[in-house]
Amino acid sequence: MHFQFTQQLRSLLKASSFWQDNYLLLREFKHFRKIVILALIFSILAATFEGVSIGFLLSFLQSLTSPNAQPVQTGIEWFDNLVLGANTSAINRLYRVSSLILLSTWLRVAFNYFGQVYTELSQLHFGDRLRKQIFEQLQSLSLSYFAKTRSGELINTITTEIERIRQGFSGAAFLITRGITTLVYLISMFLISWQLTVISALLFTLLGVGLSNLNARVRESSFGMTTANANFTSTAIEFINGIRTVHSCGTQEFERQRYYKASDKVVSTTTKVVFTWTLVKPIAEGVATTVLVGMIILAFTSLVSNGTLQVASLLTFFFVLFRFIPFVQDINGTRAFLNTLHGSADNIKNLLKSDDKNYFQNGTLQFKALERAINLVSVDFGYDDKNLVLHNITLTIEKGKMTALVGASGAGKTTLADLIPRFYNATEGNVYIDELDIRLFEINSLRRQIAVVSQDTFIFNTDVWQNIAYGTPQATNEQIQEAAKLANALEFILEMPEGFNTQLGDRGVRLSGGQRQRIAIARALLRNPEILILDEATSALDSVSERLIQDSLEKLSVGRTVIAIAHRLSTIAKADKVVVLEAGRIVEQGKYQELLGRKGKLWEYHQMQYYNS
Ligand SMILES: Nc1ncnc2c1ncn2[C@@H]1O[C@H](COP(=O)(O)OP(=O)(O)OP(=O)(O)O)[C@@H](O)[C@H]1O
Repeated sequence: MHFQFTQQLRSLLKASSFWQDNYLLLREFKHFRKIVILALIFSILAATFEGVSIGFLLSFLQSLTSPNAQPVQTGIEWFDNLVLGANTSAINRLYRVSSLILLSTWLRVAFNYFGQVYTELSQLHFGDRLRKQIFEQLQSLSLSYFAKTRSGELINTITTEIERIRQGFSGAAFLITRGITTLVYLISMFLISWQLTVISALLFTLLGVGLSNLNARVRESSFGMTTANANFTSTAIEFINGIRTVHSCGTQEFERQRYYKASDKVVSTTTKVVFTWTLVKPIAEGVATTVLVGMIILAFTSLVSNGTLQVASLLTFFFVLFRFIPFVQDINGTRAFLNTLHGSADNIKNLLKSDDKNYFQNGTLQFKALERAINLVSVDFGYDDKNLVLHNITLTIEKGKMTALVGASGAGKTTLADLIPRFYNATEGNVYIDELDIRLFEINSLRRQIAVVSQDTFIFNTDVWQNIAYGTPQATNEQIQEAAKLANALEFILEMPEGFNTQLGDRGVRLSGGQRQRIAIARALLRNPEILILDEATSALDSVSERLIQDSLEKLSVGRTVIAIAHRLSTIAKADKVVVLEAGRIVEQGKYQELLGRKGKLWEYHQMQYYNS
């Protein structure tokens, strides 16, 4: 029976459009439903005791105003006799009812406290779950998503928008508890005077309907506010990340205008929202007070004067109504606030929804070791549907050999290399590892055997130990030191104030380009990968750094399958195969000397680099 009811409730809930629209957010509740249930139970108890103390209040006022009148009774005989002392003296009843009011008030306060605590906890867990859900989403998306999305917008979603939705949860919980208390008040008022209650309820419902239009406007304007926030965060992050470029290009004024404009837009869109949503509460207050005054006059002129209502009942009724009015205002104000959150909710839902995104499809085959070769067969690739960056690439990368990729900037060398750790999938054609489609492999087992030493190696804001051991957490300090030594990094690490314990700052700002690259080489050495992708730095290093890096790269390459992207031809003269790319197509491949002999593209590059002609 209970099971059936829950099932029905569940299917009813699932069919509702609110559930469907907000499923991506609401599904998170299942992870902390016990806390939500406790919050609800305590809030209901607090509301109930609010009603109970009001019931006693009527008895209390009557004992004060008309001690000789028939005492207020519940109709439950044992309760009226034992608890309210119906047959005892007026003063005795007053003591009893005072004690009961105090007891129910303290209980209400205690339940209120726990209700609030559990509501806060629910809110906290809701934010936590959403943050983690977004992390899972970001990690499972294909890298192409990040090529299209501004990082500032994502950061805005994870921080600002989640925070707003978290507050929204509080608002919703507040709405529920206020709703329950309102119901208890309505029942109490109904018991005192149903006529006055019906009139009040009608008037307040009319008020709610009247405010709906305003709430719809709040909702509409919230979308603009969310877009402005996302744009501002992106602008701020780009400015901070690009601060060196801003200074060196002297574009402070340009950046100031961009930043100010984004910030002004936040102000103007939020102002629009503020003007509408703050209007709701004062309107509600004004109307409610008018209702109250009207009711008092009505009650005195009709109900009390003709004896339908006692003065004590009227006083209690208005006491309840007085407490009730701020609740109605709160409910309307919170409804308006919740409407300001539609933009934020949409923003999070858009990030979490799956039907418009490409996900990384993992394989199951464990990659153990490369036996023969990696083959690219008729591979086309484009970052978007319109423009292909690689055209019809057919290439064999043999085990244990060095394959060098050469070509002008933008020819597609890095893009081609990125297909090997499967950062991207080929748009057409296939990549095979020992004749098996690369998509069959469990990606981490494959990537564990590949190290990429690139131009933009990321240095984390931790110490040198952790930066070198990134991806190899089991490495011992001796192994890390040995890797640093082989990478020619030991000397400069030991010269830093705290040696291996030095914190490297955001994105490794405390390191020079050459030093950063040697940390990356040490990291790769420690991972001891079978396949190595070297993306040579385009920025010129001084000759000492260059020699040190070249030396450490040579040590790193011994006995591995190497794919080297080279700008300086001197670094690839020893390659087993040189592949020349032009505008995404292979125009030549073969041994270095062989290609020179053909006097083709490589020969042209060779002439340009060595003879500058
Ligand atoms: N994430 C990306 N999104 C869209 N287009 C990209 C992306 N990365 C590179 N491209 C484009 O793909 C083309 C090839 O770029 P790629 O970085 O592979 O060239 P490259 O030969 O390695 O150049 P360089 O020698 O300058 O590093 C370029 O036209 C570039 O604009």
